[in-house]
Amino acid sequence: MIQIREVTKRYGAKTVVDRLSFSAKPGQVTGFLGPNGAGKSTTMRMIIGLDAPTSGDVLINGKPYVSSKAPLHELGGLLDAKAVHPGRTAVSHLLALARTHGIPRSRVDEVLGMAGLSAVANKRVGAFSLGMGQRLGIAAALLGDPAVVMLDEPVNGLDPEGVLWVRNLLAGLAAEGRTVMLSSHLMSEVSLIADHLIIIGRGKLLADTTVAELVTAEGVRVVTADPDALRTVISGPGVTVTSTGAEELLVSGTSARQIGLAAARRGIPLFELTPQNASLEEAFMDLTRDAVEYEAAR
Ligand SMILES: Nc1ncnc2c1ncn2[C@@H]1O[C@H](COP(=O)(O)OP(=O)(O)OP(=O)(O)O)[C@@H](O)[C@H]1O
Repeated sequence: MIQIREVTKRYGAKTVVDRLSFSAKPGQVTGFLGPNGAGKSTTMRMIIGLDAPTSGDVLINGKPYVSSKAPLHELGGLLDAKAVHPGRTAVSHLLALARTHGIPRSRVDEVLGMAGLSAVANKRVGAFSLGMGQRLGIAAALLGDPAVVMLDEPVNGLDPEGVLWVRNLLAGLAAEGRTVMLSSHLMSEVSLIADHLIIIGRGKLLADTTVAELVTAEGVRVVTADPDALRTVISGPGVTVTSTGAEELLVSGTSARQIGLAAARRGIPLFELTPQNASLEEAFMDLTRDAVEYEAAR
């Protein structure tokens, strides 16, 4: 479990994280989203104890991470896959980490295998591609068999097979009852992996939600032979009907089922009856519109 309580982080006069509160729970994949510069990496650095909050508390399994005696077993994190000495081999990098916790060599081989890196275990990390570096970072995060796994942009640089691997890996870790949190600025990617979504903008919480809740119904598109007659039979309190074409209506405030039943009772032919949902990308952009710091000129 990761608990963030009223956390604020200031760098000089700039407030980068602003009274942020949320939890990432065991057994779930939590997606941590926000536009560039929203404060995701800063929050993740505070979770892993690389930065201290200006105020507020960050708890991992009920305790501050820095107080943990065996941190690799509490929380496995990937913040920057390039933060590895380029002259080391993959296996020597993992062995060095393993030795700090008395983790056996067999576990190093196991995580190299899980990450698909067994064949390049003795290659120098400096010669690794971006995707291989990401895989090594994820292998390092899993080394201590941690209860909490937190990954910053884990699919960055991975090929389609790698993206699928991360997706299945994270789903499997959550199914084992672990807390899994990953950040991204790509809604489409996170929606395929995460059950729970935390969305921030300019350091503030914008939404603590699920994918299903975020895609709110926008109305029902109806194509009919007699739009005027249909408009009369479905109108009522709270129902809005907009004409969007010669035979087309956009109806909100009632369901596709009610519209279909009303049309059938009056014998009005319908050619189409389609609930309209905002796409996830649209919902994300609507939420974060006022919080985008770095935006192209329009
Ligand atoms: N050490 C620091 N000193 C001063 N400002 C900082 C520092 N670290 C981060 N910032 C500022 O904090 C803001 C949030 O940065 P952060 O890297 O946390 O955002 P992010 O959501 O991870 O963005 P991205 O998706 O681009 O990685 C940015 O405006 C950044 O310039």
